[in-house]
Amino acid sequence: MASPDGSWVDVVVKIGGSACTKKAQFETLHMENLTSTSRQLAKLLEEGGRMAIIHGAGSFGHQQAKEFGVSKGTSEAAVKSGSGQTLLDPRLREGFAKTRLSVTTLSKHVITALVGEGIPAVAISPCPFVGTSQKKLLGDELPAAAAEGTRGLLQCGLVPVVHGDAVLDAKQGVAILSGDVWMVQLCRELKARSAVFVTDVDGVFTRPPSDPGAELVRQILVDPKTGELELTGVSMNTASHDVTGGLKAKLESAAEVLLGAPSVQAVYIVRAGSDAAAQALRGITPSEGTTLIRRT
Ligand SMILES: Nc1ncnc2c1ncn2[C@@H]1O[C@H](COP(=O)(O)OP(=O)(O)OP(=O)(O)O)[C@@H](O)[C@H]1O
Ligand SMILES: C=C(C)CCOP(=O)(O)O
Repeated sequence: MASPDGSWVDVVVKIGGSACTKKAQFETLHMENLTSTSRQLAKLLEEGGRMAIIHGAGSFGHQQAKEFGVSKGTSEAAVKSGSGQTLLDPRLREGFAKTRLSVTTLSKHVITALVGEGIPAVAISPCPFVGTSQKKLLGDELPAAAAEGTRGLLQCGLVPVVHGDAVLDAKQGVAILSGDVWMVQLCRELKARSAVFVTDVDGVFTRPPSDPGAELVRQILVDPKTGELELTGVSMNTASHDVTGGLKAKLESAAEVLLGAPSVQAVYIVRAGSDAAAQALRGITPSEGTTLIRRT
């Protein structure tokens, strides 16, 4: 049930693909991170914390999407051909099916870990009910049924768990919808108080964390009018098989959360299973980690 201020959850958490999988090893789970995160979430639930969960794809789905061009889709002309029908070419159909098989396989593993720790986790698959146009959500928001369905689960005391997915796209036939986009939507629809991105590193660093001399950035200010991020002195890289833009796209989503979801006080980026993650999940500024807030 929503609280008197209309809030459905305290926190929306994205378990990043970098946390729940070993990103460099094809379709390999990171069991330690998955278990420690599931335990932290179970404890939070026991304390009465209300949450919605999202997970990324990591080494599940990104490779297939890249190999078969699922993120790029097909040309507009091809979408319109075939007497108004969107007939994808056989290779794109194969790629779409393989990408979905991979992300839904990961979803099953994530749900298994959460349920194993006592969380009544229920998977929500965006495809085929949530579509895009040129990779952007149609109308820039979730279809009413998706938002209502998510609230319906929460109303029953269940914990919704959405995953990044391959979806149908009005302009390019097919596309990839990142879990990061759901972060923005769920924070707004559920009037969350905080948003937490759980990754395999402590937060945002001044340069890729494996580079010598990389330093943790404790706070990033976001312009509340434009969403512009204060990122002077920060450089980042993205894995070659990542089809959803890596850390840069995540930071843009975090800024959109602060722009589009006024209920959210702060967005946190923390390491899976850390004390910092436990703090961030409770809306406490983590001792280690990156906090994004609106510039006043
Ligand atoms: N300057 C930086 N600071 C922090 N991380 C960085 C930086 N540059 C690159 N990275 C990499 O970004 C990764 C986190 O971004 P990524 O998009 O992989 O997150 P994710 O949400 O966990 O993944 P997915 O999109 O699969 O869900 C880290 O694993 C890290 O290696
Ligand atoms: C099918 C895919 C690759 C989904 C990607 O979702 P993300 O890892 O949250 O960006």
